[in-house]
Amino acid sequence: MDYPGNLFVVAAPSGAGKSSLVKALMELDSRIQPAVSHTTRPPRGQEKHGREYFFLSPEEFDGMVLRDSFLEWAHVHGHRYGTSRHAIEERVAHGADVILEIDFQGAINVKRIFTNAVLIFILPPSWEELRSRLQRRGEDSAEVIELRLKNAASEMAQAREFDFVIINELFERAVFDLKTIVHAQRLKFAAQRRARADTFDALHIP
Ligand SMILES: Nc1nc2c(ncn2[C@@H]2O[C@H](COP(=O)(O)OP(=O)(O)O)[C@@H](O)[C@H]2O)c(=O)[nH]1
Ligand SMILES: Nc1ncnc2c1ncn2[C@@H]1O[C@H](COP(=O)(O)OP(=O)(O)O)[C@@H](O)[C@H]1O
Repeated sequence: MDYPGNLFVVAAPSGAGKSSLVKALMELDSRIQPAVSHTTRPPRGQEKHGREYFFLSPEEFDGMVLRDSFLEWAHVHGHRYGTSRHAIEERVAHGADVILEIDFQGAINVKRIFTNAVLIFILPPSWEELRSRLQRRGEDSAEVIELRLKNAASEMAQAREFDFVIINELFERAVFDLKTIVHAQRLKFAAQRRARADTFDALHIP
């Protein structure tokens, strides 16, 4: 699918720091718009409906699946998560730069549809640090943390399918890397559009 906006997709094992990095990027770059996903997971402490996620009952989620409202959806850590078509299609068609925070299955599915999407995988510096970030965040029970750590190994094996991998050790360094990727993509995209326009001019196509 060809579209005038850029689509960035960030995936990571739980606790690697993707929400913090995406939030920091958006504070530095007002052109980036988040896409709010839908989930059947219950909200954590400070999370608000419509801000971090649209929190749905399983029946409401089923309804959206039946109406074909999702661009992609997946089972992750025992819950369902989905990106609505509405959250992306219209916005990138109007030239917005949209960022998605979704799991690797969703990222790969999005790339099949939006072939120019830029896939970025965030890795923690070590297993110990991943565990301690999940514990320090203090939002999940010990059982939920164990499930997320168990799933992290297979998630990390998918990093090679992504366009870029960022190791989130020093936070400021990782934000800089993310910003650089976004900037490079915009330059590449602008150059491609210019090259296309030149071809049209050379062929005298209006
Ligand atoms: N496929 C897919 N995955 C999603 C979506 N929204 C969130 N996720 C992923 O679901 C996983 C769990 O998210 P969450 O419960 O917020 O925990 P977190 O990983 O600790 O931030 C993460 O890998 C998210 O990136 C979505 O719309 N589609
Ligand atoms: N580079 C970093 N160094 C230390 N702690 C970090 C770093 N990046 C994120 N964190 C912390 O780790 C925890 C998990 O980060 P979060 O953004 O919620 O991860 P994710 O969205 O990938 O699950 C949070 O408490 C966050 O403040």
